[in-house]
Amino acid sequence: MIEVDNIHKSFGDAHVLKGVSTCFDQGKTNLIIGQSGSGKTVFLKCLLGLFVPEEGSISYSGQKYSELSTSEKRDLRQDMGMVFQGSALFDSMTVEENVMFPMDMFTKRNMGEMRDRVNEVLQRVNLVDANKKYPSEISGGMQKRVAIARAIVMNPKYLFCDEPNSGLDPKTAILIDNLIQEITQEFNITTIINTHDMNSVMEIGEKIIFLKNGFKEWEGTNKEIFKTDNGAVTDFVYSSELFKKVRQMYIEERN
Ligand SMILES: Nc1ncnc2c1ncn2[C@@H]1O[C@H](COP(=O)(O)OP(=O)(O)OP(=O)(O)O)[C@@H](O)[C@H]1O
Repeated sequence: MIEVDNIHKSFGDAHVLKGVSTCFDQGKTNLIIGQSGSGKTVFLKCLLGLFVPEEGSISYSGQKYSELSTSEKRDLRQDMGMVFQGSALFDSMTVEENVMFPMDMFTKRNMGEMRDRVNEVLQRVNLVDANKKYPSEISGGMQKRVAIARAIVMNPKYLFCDEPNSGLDPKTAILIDNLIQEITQEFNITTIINTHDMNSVMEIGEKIIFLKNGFKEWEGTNKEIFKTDNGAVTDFVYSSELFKKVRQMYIEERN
């Protein structure tokens, strides 16, 4: 669980996060949405410990980040997996070497143990027979699977995903969303996803935080987002005619 209490983050005169408080539960897919420039990436970087808020606190499983020692912060970092936008795989490394990288960096496991673990996670993300391939030899969807395998290879407690299905076709995007949700539930991870994808919001938004101009404008589930009459949320989420109709049908079905 990650608890965020009234965090503020500024860059010079630009006050980007303006007192955001929320809570991200374990075993749930938590989504951060909002318009471009609303502060989603800055928020994610605060959660990753890459930016330190000037005010407020972030607690991981009950422990405030600001009260952790240097070695506790290092341990916490190893409990965090990250799926970057565009996968961010190392082009000169094979799939196996990419997934092995965090273990090679942070553990003293021998090659046999690392290979076993790599095979385990590659199987979990349904990627077989790709160990010796290079990123350029596999599809974008497969690259995402490799990025997810690499993010979970160290058994993280927290999984952060920045636009995990950007650049994927709609069908592959849904498969990747579902995979992230399954892994989250199976390994009881606290997962936080930064997304622009409204399909993801509807499909896997067990908790959704809507940021607007650095404030948390709304939070709720994918069921609640259909019913909300918060104008800022409906303007943003239901900006397309298609989504407006879907919402209308959902409301009528339930009346
Ligand atoms: N390192 C930084 N230094 C100065 N300003 C920054 C920095 N990082 C972000 N900002 C500013 O913070 C604001 C919010 O940016 P952020 O990247 O969090 O938006 P976002 O919601 O993720 O947008 P997008 O959806 O386009 O990625 C922007 O005005 C941006 O210019």
